[in-house]
Amino acid sequence: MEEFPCDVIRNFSIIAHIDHGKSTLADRLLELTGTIQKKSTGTNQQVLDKLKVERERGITECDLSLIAQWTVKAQTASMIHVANGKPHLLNLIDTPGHVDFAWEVSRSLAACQGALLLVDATQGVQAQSISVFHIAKERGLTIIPVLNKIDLPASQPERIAAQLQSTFGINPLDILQISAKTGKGVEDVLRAIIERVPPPAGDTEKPLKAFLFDSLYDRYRGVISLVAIQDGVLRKGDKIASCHTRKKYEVTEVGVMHPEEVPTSSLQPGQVGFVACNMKESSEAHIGDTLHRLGVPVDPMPGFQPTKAMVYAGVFPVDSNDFIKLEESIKRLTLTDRSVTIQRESSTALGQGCRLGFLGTLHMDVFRQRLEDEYDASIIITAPTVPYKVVYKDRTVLVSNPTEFPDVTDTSSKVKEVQEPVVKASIIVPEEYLGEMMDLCFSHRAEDLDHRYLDAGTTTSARAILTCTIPLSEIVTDFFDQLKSRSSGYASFDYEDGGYKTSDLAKMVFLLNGKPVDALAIIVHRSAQQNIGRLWVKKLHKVIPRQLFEVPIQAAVGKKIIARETLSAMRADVTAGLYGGHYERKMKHLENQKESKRRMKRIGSVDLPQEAFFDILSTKNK
Ligand SMILES: Nc1nc2c(ncn2[C@@H]2O[C@H](COP(=O)(O)OP(=O)(O)OP(=O)(O)O)[C@@H](O)[C@H]2O)c(=O)[nH]1
Repeated sequence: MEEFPCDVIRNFSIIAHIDHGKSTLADRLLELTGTIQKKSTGTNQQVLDKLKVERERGITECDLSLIAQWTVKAQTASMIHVANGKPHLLNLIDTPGHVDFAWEVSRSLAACQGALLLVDATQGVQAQSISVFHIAKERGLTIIPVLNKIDLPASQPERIAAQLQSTFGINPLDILQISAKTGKGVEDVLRAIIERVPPPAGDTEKPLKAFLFDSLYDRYRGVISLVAIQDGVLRKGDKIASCHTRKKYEVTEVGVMHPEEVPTSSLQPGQVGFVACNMKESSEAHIGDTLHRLGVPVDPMPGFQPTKAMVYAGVFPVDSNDFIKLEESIKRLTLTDRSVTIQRESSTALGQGCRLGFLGTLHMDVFRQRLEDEYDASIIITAPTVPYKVVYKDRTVLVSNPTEFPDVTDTSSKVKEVQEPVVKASIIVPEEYLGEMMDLCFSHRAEDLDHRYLDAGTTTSARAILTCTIPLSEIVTDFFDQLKSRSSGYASFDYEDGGYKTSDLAKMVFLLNGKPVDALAIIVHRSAQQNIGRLWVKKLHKVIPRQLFEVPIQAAVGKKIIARETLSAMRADVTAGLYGGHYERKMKHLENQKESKRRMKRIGSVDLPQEAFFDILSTKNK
């Protein structure tokens, strides 16, 4: 590794909207540099087929490819390529492709000096092309624009080049045109990386400073961290520590991804590689953390934030005896998924369970699917909630479980206001769907709606970009599904954190026979109380089995009942055994039945099987 000083190193990423060909181009680059053998089919598809994540929730092919990326080894790889008579070390650093992982995209880009902005020449700029472009720009990276799929007859390189110019201010002369599939133009990409991307800076003499930008989990060796060496040299046997957790480790192995792990004697400044150091759990490898030599502290890389869960849900076993098994399964899964947070939770209705925090709803769905698939776990997952801020006179409390949400309608609760997380969303659609998309946004409490056209001056099928601020809670339910179906699949969507906003929210509880069911509580905006209340009592009415007595099903906000349905009693035919004629005896039996039902109603609690929860919550989550 000593043969590769900074001036012959290039660290770069491929940034693209999902499906624009990132993996295909990465494969071509690896083949062209002799890092991997040319293969006839991509491996991605096999991974996708293996992970049968439900398609019904609008998880499209694109999202599936994210899942593949995210559950299999990251595609960070080092290649050696000879240019101008000198071997160069090119490090391709992988970035996740989905909005749920925007924070991680930003961290992986911090390990690069350049980025290939890959845009499909048949599709043009999409929502994620814009968001990743801005992240790369903010980080000061050199951007190499590349139009892909020019082999397709439907490709329109000139038009898309004009789009790149008008959207990003890119000079059309800088744009490369390639087909990652056939390999056409890919040599030019390698040349551009070497010529345009600046080499990293770094000093061998300075104390060790390694930037942790990704991690993998190996069943035998534990966590493998991917690092970019800023300064100093990292060797096997070194004693190191983390700036964030302050934990100490001894390096058992260093090396590069070529594309498999290849051990090396050291990692030098500017280089990118892996380090194994007996980290036991993925949660120890904080993306964005800085590693230093033990006893020689350095300034950590700026902008570090621990992972922030944005969607929470309770997970309970269908059979409450299975809790220990479920908890064990969850813990084993989180070994390979550093972004899930876990806390124990107990519910009167559902028993013991875990409250899990996810980066987004897709993340949640993938986790659930993996839990069900890999551990054969029959689980009930409660409706997703976002973290709300409840502001009291003297303190602010973050609430991520509706059962802990105070009754804001009660003036003695001393709640000053409630705030909810919002996101800045952008949607790109052909203009004929613009009205439909605006409607969708308005019905999800969007504000500051704005739009402009992407293809200024073109007459055929112009596309518009719609931007708005929207509460996160509105997009964690069915927003994505509706977006796809109401735009016939054409809309692309992305969002970024928009902070917190004061909002008129309250807790809605559902009462069965006058008793609240904790696991069903939800936080609802005032404008939606009536609709949601009515909808859910109807749904409950459908799934709850009839009891021996009449059961009122009510939705309430504070003391106010918003909606009600009545589940009529099951009527046992107590007169069945009587032969005709005996009118008084028949009446006596019926009177007895009435009386015992009256008593039962008074003392009786509703027998609600776990399956009913499963039914209601699995539809509620959609
Ligand atoms: N015709 C044609 N198809 C391409 C080209 N590049 C990629 N594709 C196809 O486009 C689809 C998406 O390609 P991927 O490389 O998986 O794109 P990606 O979604 O950005 O990659 P991930 O990072 O895995 O999500 C695949 O079916 C590829 O075969 C190209 O240059 N021409």
